[in-house]
Amino acid sequence: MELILQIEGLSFEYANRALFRGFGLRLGAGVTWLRGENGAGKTTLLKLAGGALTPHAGSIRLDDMELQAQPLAYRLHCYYCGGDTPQLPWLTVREVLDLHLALYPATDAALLNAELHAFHLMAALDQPVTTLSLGQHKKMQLSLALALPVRLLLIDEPFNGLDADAVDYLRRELSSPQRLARQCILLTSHLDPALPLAGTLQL
Ligand SMILES: Nc1ncnc2c1ncn2[C@@H]1O[C@H](COP(=O)(O)OP(=O)(O)OP(=O)(O)O)[C@@H](O)[C@H]1O
Repeated sequence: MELILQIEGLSFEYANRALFRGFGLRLGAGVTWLRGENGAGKTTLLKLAGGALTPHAGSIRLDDMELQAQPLAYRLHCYYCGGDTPQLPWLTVREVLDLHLALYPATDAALLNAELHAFHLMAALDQPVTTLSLGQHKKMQLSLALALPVRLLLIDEPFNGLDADAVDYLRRELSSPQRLARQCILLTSHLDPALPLAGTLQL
């Protein structure tokens, strides 16, 4: 297996609740389904792997980049797609997308447009991002997830809140052999994601 993501000796706790002690994982390309009961630490693990939280001990490597040593290079090659509400609520949808295009300069803007089109978001581009419905907000984040040229995709509950057409579309995209050959995709889901899986990880 060609390694993409390697975590070793990871420790992390919130206040006094230890979630990870000496945790490790090794993932190659394809989809890994991250499972665990509510509160097991799935979202926390995605955030740690995405560089959104800092571990108390251990190392996290993406290809040949170590997160602590090269945080900016590392983050350029991964995208965390969480369900968080907009961080910059005064921006329009288009401005949020443009910010990401600036953060990930190798992005193919035509590809992003194709994803926005597939998710029926083109008409919403000039709306304030706060006026999107929950499902539309998810679709905006998923459009980025599918279009950004990253090695590692971290997606929290990809299917939650999506209409049936969007679920079908996302399932096709996350099953594409070309994508699965080049990307490491770690996703959480309480229901069987019904995708071709490289593996399952139980917390
Ligand atoms: N910012 C925080 N401060 C303190 N505790 C937190 C914080 N975020 C999460 N926790 C706690 O850490 C634990 C793991 O949370 P996390 O969101 O990673 O779980 P999860 O497996 O994703 O759960 P779910 O399936 O409900 O989404 C929970 O007990 C949660 O209450």
